[in-house]
Amino acid sequence: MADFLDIEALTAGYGDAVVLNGLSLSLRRGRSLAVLGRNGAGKTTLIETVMGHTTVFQGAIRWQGADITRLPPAERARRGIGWVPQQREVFPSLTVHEHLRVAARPGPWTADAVYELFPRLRARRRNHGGQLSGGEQQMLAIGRALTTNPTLLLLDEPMEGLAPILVAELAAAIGRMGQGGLTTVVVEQHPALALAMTHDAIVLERGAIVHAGESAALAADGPLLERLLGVPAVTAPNRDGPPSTPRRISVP
Ligand SMILES: Nc1ncnc2c1ncn2[C@@H]1O[C@H](COP(=O)(O)OP(=O)(O)OP(=O)(O)O)[C@@H](O)[C@H]1O
Repeated sequence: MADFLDIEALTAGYGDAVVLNGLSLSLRRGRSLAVLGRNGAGKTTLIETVMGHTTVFQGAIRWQGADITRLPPAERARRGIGWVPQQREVFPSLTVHEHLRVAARPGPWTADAVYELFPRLRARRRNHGGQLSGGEQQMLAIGRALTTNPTLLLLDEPMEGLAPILVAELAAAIGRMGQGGLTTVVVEQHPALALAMTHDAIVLERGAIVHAGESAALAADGPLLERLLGVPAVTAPNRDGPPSTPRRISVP
């Protein structure tokens, strides 16, 4: 047990359907985790279960020592678990700045800190959500989650559908969030990207963990990646740990 986030023999799904099958996982504070797996493996279901949006049939979720298995999503959020869903859920009629105030809680992640992380958002602060590009909406969704000052942030396919330049920008930002002390869990379709920005990785298959280890080791093992995910070897990540980032940018 890590006493941060502990998932114990969890069986969960939607309605009567079981998706996660006796899954156990311990997350350590300050260690970012990539959740990999083929389509339908249960990646999204895992983070939706941590947030309380699925049916839990068996097992338990402990957060900082407390059993949160039956707590409603809002209470989990209040206790410091942040979530950026795949759908982004940016409000078309609120401005960027309003998004960063609407759910804000005290802590280092103020609107200004978010603007420092995502300068594009500062330039767009008076624009409405509906006027933003897909990449800007994603940055805003992450920024809004950060302003709740979570201890753990769950990101569901944050790079999906973004142009390569924005993917690089977001990956660097997620790396900086980790350096600022936030623990992140990133669900990602592209192993190279996910492994380069995280400390540890798990691979899911049919709702169970079939591999767990350090991201760098998995990234360096082409045959294993091929077997687990059906992808050829990926570019090895930075050996010094999760992504190197420009030092001039400060984080809270
Ligand atoms: N709301 C839902 N109701 C019923 N079944 C669902 C629901 N969402 C997902 N599922 C099913 O749960 C299984 C796992 O889906 P999940 O979205 O967790 O996979 P994933 O690994 O995130 O895949 P992808 O990479 O395609 O998003 C799939 O069989 C899917 O059809």
